[in-house]
Amino acid sequence: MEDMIQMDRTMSTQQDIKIEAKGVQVYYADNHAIKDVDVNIADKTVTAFIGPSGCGKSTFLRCLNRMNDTIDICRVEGKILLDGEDIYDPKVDPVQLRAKVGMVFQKPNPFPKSIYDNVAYGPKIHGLARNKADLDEIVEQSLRKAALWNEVKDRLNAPGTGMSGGQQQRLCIARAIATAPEVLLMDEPCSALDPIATAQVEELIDELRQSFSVVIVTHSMQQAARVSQKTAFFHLGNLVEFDDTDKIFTNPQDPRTESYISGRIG
Ligand SMILES: Nc1ncnc2c1ncn2[C@@H]1O[C@H](COP(=O)(O)OP(=O)(O)OP(=O)(O)O)[C@@H](O)[C@H]1O
Repeated sequence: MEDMIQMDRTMSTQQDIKIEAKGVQVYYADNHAIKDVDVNIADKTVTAFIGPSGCGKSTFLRCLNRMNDTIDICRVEGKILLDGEDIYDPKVDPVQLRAKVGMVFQKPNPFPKSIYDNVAYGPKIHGLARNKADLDEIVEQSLRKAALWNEVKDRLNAPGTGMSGGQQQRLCIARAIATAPEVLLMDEPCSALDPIATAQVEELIDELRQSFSVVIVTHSMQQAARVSQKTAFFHLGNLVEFDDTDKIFTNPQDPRTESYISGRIG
């Protein structure tokens, strides 16, 4: 009986893992930026990456959808599996991968196109809509999920760049959602936003985790505590501690984590 319970636990844990990283090393030329990182990112969960400036949070995040491929001097070693498949396998097309593992950046970066076209672009290039009605539906649903539909439904042809910073960031989230991703990576998505827009995006992150696995890099420990269920603390390229967010903030096991969360380093 005990064995069956144990097996059941193991199976459900395995099913919940969306991304498995094993022995990941990242170098920028001679700079060893990520040192032998192992981590499992759960599905339908918000995972926060925290740590002092330069510790490698963004670098590791960018490994998860091969954004580092775009940096010439960057070399990634080790294994990163998405649903058990190696995303660095030569057979994997990074453009297809980035539709599955979407990304939202620090500074809102809408295309210089209409609100509609910003969201429709991804589904069009990935052939996700059979006709205009399909595309309209994807655009509407993505804007709804990004909590932006009511604000923009009467001006879908207006330029995306003409909106407030918070609206532009939600538009970028809608654009990322539109390709039906399974994982959403967010690199300090609120750092250019005011407190009201930040609260809206944080609320949205909580809703998005019903559908996706969300990984967020944040400088704000309060934000990590508010939005995430799991937290990874990085320091000098090492993943020092990874645990339930509550535990990291109330009872960290490593003295470096303790120093960081109490404001002594960073
Ligand atoms: N494009 C790049 N080219 C060369 N080195 C880089 C590049 N991006 C990051 N690095 C280096 O990699 C290390 C980790 O940087 P990274 O930006 O990942 O840290 P971070 O924890 O996200 O920092 P921050 O909180 O300041 O954004 C640093 O030493 C940094 O200088």
